[in-house]
Amino acid sequence: MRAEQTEIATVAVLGAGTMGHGIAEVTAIAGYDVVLRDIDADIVEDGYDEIEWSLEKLAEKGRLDEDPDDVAARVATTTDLEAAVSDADLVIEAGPEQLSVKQDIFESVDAAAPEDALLATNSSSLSITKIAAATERPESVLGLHFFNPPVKMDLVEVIYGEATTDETAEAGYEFVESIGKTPIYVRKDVRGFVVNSVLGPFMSEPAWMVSAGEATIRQADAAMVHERGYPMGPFELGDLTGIDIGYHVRKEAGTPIPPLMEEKVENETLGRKTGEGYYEYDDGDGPDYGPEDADGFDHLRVESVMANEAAKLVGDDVATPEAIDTGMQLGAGFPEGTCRRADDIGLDTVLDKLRTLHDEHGDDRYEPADYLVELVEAGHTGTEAGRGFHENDTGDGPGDYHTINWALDDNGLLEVELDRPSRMNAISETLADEVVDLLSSVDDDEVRAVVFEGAGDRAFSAGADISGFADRDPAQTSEPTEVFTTVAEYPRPTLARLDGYCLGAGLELALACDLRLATTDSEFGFPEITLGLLPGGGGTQRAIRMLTDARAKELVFRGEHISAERAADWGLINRAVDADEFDSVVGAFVEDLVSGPPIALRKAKRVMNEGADESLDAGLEMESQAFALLLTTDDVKEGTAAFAADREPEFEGQ
Ligand SMILES: C/C=C/C(=O)SCCNC(=O)CCNC(=O)[C@H](O)C(C)(C)COP(=O)(O)OP(=O)(O)OC[C@H]1O[C@@H](n2cnc3c(N)ncnc32)[C@H](O)[C@@H]1OP(=O)(O)O
Repeated sequence: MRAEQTEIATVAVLGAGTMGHGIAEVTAIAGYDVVLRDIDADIVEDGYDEIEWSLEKLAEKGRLDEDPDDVAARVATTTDLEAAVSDADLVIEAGPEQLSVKQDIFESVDAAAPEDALLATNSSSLSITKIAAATERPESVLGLHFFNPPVKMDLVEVIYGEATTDETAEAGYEFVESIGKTPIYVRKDVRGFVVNSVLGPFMSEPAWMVSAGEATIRQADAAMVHERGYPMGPFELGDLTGIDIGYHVRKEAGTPIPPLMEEKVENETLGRKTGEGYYEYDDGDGPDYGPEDADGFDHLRVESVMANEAAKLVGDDVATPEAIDTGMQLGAGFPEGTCRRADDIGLDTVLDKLRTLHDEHGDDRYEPADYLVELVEAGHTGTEAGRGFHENDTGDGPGDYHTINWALDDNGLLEVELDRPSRMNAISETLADEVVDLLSSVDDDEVRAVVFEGAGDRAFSAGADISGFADRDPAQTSEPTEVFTTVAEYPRPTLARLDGYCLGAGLELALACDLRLATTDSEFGFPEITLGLLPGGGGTQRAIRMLTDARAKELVFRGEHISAERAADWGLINRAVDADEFDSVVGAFVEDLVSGPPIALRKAKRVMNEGADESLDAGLEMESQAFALLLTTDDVKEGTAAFAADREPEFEGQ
């Protein structure tokens, strides 16, 4: 057992290369004192210069709360390993990816670091257990696998070696949270940990298919990007990371290597770095596939092998489906987690596919994981069945959603948070469906007002999820999508709390709300035109009714962003408020909405929305009918009695 962990105050980062200086930077930003060490003074200084440059960039973009010099001042540099770690509460090793080098470093760290220090390696592929074996305290050693570049990438895998105690792993996990990153537990020291294990088949299965003449490189990349929404095609990704890297990882693991990959390594055409790989860079345009190349690619085959890999990880207690999905979204930029996608495809379909492939090819990688078979045999076949890797909402009422968070408090305030911060809260079909499901199934009688907001500090929402646009069925998109109508017609007042980017479909969602409040550094716009589209969620119509003709058309035709102040000036939002006053202004609005008379608010919303599209006479008629009806309510009696008694009314909605 590790001795009781003292609070982490000082962190030593060993290695000042890309990963080392990035880890040092994010750690210093979070307020820790950092010692950055490398073997050579020039390397350390270069690393420090990179930190200073990057901090300046973050400050320019308004993404640093402190003066960059103050943050940089928390980073000390040295070439002396003993001096670097002697006061450290946490050591993070980010040296070369060679076992013997790492073992030497850990042996020296073990001798010099305080007894209760946590010792972490940032290795992306080596065994934590073998690295820990170089120390006398393997129970205090863990993996903290940051992704490249650490400043941008939110994910950190927290990996157990065989001897790592829960206490050590939990302390590592808490540290990762304290620097504003998202940790996931990898509970066993498996090769590739979580993200690279699932990413393996994403890259190798298409390579097997191309090797066998069953697909082309462009076809595979086009299908995975334009039809399945992945941020990059498997071959494009291989060229970026270096074909030899994936080759050596497979060789080391004793995994069969697709002939196409072998051939590229033999010819030393290794990707971008050699000017040629799967695509030509020096003598060509690089990845030059388009949506038209995608036709006929068997993406179910690739996604089934990935899902099988995920099932092995869950079945072997390496990671939970939630951890895998978080890992794939944040670590690999996948549009949704591999387990969630498999649930949506149907685990029975995945299993059938694997069995067919196994019969046809006989290869081990198609052998279905025991856990996958168990799920299917138990009837847990995915989203439609209500349970697969994940338990899904059964449709009997508001559920536990995965792209939105919601809470309904005792005052009747329903708060809805769009929760895809790594994608700027882009509105995917799932997210839209979840908002609709929530608003349709929550008990309206319990709700007095709704507030929408975005998770994270960058965006309310940067629009519809662009990934996978090319695979959309136009028949399904020809009507304004249901989510905007559902929000606009929700029979309670709705307010959009806007902090950061509010673009495209994100702006349309905000416009579907009754009220909009924004921080002054928010930005608004309809960039659809730059994509060859127009706002398709009611944006053109709501904007033209809300703004002058010229302003609405400026927004839609130019696709430019406008500031919150201009948006307020134009009447697109109610107020632009300084960040430090934002909570109190939103609070005051919300207080009025939840304590106001529910029936009168509902009627007012309805006659204003519906009357706006009618003649003045018809609108006035609707208004007077609503007025007459309200006169019969208890709320009016309460309102007038409270006025006479000079007290606050308590409306019951009767
Ligand atoms: C009917 C309705 C149609 C529509 O709504 S069409 C969509 C309209 N919206 C847009 O065109 C906006 C697209 N996004 C942007 O222009 C930029 O983003 C921002 C200006 C909002 C921010 O730029 P920066 O600060 O440089 O961040 P970043 O690296 O571009 O974004 C961070 C991650 O968020 C993903 N992301 C951003 N917007 C979307 C989106 N709309 N759909 C899907 N993903 C999105 C990115 O790809 C990236 O991800 P990674 O870190 O994996 O590279």
